[in-house]
Amino acid sequence: MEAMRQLQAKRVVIKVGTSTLVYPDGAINLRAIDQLAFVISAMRHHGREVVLVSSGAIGVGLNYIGLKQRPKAIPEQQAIAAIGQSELISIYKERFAVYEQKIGQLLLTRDIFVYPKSHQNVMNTFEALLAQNIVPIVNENDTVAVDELDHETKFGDNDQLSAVVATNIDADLLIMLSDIDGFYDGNPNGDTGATLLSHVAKVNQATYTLAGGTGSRFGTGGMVTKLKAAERMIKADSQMVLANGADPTIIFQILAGEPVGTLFG
Ligand SMILES: Nc1ncnc2c1ncn2[C@@H]1O[C@H](COP(=O)(O)OP(=O)(O)O)[C@@H](O)[C@H]1O
Ligand SMILES: N[C@@H](CCC(=O)OP(=O)(O)O)C(=O)O
Repeated sequence: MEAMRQLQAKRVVIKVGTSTLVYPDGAINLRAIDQLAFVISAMRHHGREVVLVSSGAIGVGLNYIGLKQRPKAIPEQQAIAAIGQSELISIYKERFAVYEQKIGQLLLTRDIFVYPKSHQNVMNTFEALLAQNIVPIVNENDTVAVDELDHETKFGDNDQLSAVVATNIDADLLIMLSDIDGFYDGNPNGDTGATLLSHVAKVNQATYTLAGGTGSRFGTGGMVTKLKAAERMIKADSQMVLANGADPTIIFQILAGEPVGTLFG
């Protein structure tokens, strides 16, 4: 049996991918959202500070307007994100309210981490929300994010956004929930012999060669962006656990130090 893990987890960032929030047929996974609200509210009551980075604007938006596929054109994608984000946050608000937990919404672009005053204001907002026991829920501001000339505002994926947020607010731990049990030594979506790695101490070029692309129709990052997030966390002397979000109460097991998923760092 594998040893229990020793994790620092006073300040925790949780990232949930579209695959955790939206079923493969496009329907919204309300059970997962409800469990997230339950787990995060319980964590708050145990004195932990929690930030949720949630994807799902596009996935929820597609469901809301009855589309099965993400359109190719950027303006349409941005319109769907606008529709989906407001729906997503109202679902979160309703589910967190069941546990008497208040939330706040932060829609971020990459440039706020470049401009010192913007950066300071965002950090102040995080600190003020956490001090008032409010759970910040973060997503990329998809409707304004672009990459043009010297105006680059796009993260493009929430895996890296979650690690940037986590390192900027000095979080001890990033918990990344996806549709897979952890990091394998090959893409399990095709390589049936791939085995789960319980601990990855360092992320280097050899680690990247084991990573493949996204598994779901709605997700964007795939494993490469998760490894980039892990690399960023390790460089900041923090840790990341990648685990399956099919049942978000797995977060309790992670916090208890049980060897589930993959620990990076
Ligand atoms: N080495 C690997 N280990 C685990 N999963 C991998 C690996 N390489 C590629 N993948 C794929 O990455 C997917 C998770 O990324 P993604 O679809 O972007 O999820 P999310 O929506 O949670 O961000 C998995 O379902 C799997 O198909
Ligand atoms: N900002 C986008 C999420 C992009 C993204 O990184 O998605 P995912 O790979 O599911 O975490 C949205 O809310 O749809």
